[in-house]
Amino acid sequence: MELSAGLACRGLDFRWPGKADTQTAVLQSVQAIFAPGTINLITGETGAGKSTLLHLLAGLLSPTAGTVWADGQPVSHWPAHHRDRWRQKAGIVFQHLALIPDLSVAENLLLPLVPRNLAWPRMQTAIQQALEAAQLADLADAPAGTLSGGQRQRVAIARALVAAPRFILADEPTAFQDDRQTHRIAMQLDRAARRGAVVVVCSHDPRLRQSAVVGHRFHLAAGKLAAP
Ligand SMILES: Nc1ncnc2c1ncn2[C@@H]1O[C@H](COP(=O)(O)OP(=O)(O)OP(=O)(O)O)[C@@H](O)[C@H]1O
Repeated sequence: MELSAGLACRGLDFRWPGKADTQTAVLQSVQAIFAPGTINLITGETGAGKSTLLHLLAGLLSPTAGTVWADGQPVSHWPAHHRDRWRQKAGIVFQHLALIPDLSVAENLLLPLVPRNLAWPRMQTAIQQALEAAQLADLADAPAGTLSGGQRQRVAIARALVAAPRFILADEPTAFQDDRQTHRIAMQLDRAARRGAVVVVCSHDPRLRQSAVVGHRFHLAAGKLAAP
């Protein structure tokens, strides 16, 4: 299970602090392997624990028991500051988007590039390409907080992809999108997987469930992750 490449979890339990009994365990003995070059879709009813699992995979929460492995490293056992550094390899689309509303769209996209120490022209090229892929080039200078919900969600996706991260973790990335934009986002994720990224998406969206780009499907129910 300790994959030398990709993301994996073994025996993952999670319960929120203060909710000690097993009845309230959000995740129980979750086992999964998410290999490089694949799109992995996790479905589950509202409240099933999809966002919690994504936060555990991102190292933003610590499991009550079990381990998250990333490229063979037990990242969930690392201290928080090591996990923070590791997370620079991840592009995360949060359900609540977490954009900085007063910064422009382009400035939001600049943020994940800064730690990479790239030359300024390379950063500008990466931002321009991400804006075009998200059909946001006309809005580059607009404050992110002034955009529509669907536009802001596409900024969050562009920000997650702009630095070509090794791991892409996306929570309901198409919730506010029409069919055409949903298809474009599926294609963006597919391109990322084809360059070798590990992609994990949590979603209720039937359009993604039916998408041919999804390689592996999982369903989360009663704390257990299984093939649907
Ligand atoms: N900060 C928190 N403190 C305590 N309990 C929480 C917290 N966040 C979520 N929960 C609980 O954890 C459980 C799983 O929530 P989670 O958000 O992971 O589900 P989800 O499958 O992503 O739901 P949705 O599809 O509605 O986004 C729920 O019972 C929720 O009430």
